[in-house]
Amino acid sequence: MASTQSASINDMGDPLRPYVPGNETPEEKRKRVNLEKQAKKRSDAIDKQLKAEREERDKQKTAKLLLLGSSESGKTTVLKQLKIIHGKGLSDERQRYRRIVHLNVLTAIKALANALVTLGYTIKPENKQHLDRIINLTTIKNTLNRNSITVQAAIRDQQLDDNSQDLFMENINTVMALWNDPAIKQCYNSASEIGLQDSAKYFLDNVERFGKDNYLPTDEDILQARIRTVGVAEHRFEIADVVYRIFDVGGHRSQRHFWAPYFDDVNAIIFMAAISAFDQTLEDSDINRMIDILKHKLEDVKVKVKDYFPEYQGDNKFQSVSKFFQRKFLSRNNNDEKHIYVHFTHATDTKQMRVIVASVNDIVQRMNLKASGLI
Ligand SMILES: Nc1nc2c(ncn2[C@@H]2O[C@H](COP(=O)(O)OP(=O)(O)OP(=O)(O)O)[C@@H](O)[C@H]2O)c(=O)[nH]1
Ligand SMILES: [Mg+2]
Repeated sequence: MASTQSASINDMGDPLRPYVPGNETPEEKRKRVNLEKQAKKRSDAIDKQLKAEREERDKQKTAKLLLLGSSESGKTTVLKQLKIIHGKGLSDERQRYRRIVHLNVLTAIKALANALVTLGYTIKPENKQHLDRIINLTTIKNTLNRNSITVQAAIRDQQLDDNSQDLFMENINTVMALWNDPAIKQCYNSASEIGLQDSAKYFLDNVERFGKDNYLPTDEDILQARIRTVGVAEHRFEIADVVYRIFDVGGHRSQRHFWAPYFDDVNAIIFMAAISAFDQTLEDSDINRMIDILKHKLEDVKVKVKDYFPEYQGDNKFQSVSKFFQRKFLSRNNNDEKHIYVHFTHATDTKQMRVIVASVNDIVQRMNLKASGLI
């Protein structure tokens, strides 16, 4: 009869109901149910333990890393490198970066034109009209301001893309003429004082390519492109079985209040410092902020480190100067439990960054093994 197949309300909690012997006495049933309850309890305890072990393993396999440092120290550049080395690459961003490349070119030439006026250098007569044109690009001042949020918005806003492309194409010949002028090149030697971005030369040297109809930024263009980070962005990468949660923050002063909540349970902080910037001040204050441009400054422009760090007694060579900066960073560590590992690199060089990323991964892996008591 069908009724032998259907379960009464009392049997609902009995998972073995279909296998219950037909001639079971009430006492046998009580014992059986008890045994089943105990088995379920043991099974639940095992599940719980397995879950806890899995969580512990996952925790060991996840590393939270914070990228910190002042504005333009190369945090977002490191993140782009991670995407190239351990992520999906930069293809998704190529289209969006075109406008940033165009705006970076205009920003650079505008900064040089302004500097030329301030420094009082004389431009070739035939370039005077070009100079005036760039100086008068004031109506788009906000778009051209590399510290402006408008530039940040430019990667999202299609209309700005069209504007920046039009604006770039309208001025391409002007930019090329000015960049070839000896007086503008002279201003370039004062790049630090006029706040010119490190990649200005790269952008100005490649203007013709950026003006081609089907221009799409290369990986190198994207690595050189500069856009200020606003807020905090989380990115995930898997490197040698470890899941890295990496937080890229805005380094500008106005952005630093966003940093605080992200310090909780971090495994490591990657602190970026542009050591070429030892002669520059931190944004709008007079606090001194500290990469290949360093060599140029020391050896060609002959900027003296002693003038900025009076306690420095060494020569003005790259080796001694970089050792000095390394010691300065290490001396800030007051906690023996915490380690500072110093690496010198070009954040824009993918080959060099591969080595650094492998080394960071090695350190994190060792920290995890130590935490789990395996070493
Ligand atoms: N020459 C040189 N340029 C670099 C190096 N690292 C980064 N840059 C360039 O310097 C600029 C740094 O920009 P970002 O990586 O956006 O700097 P950031 O630290 O993220 O700055 P914020 O987002 O404002 O905090 C970019 O134009 C890079 O191409 C380097 O090692 N050498
Ligand atoms: Mg950034």
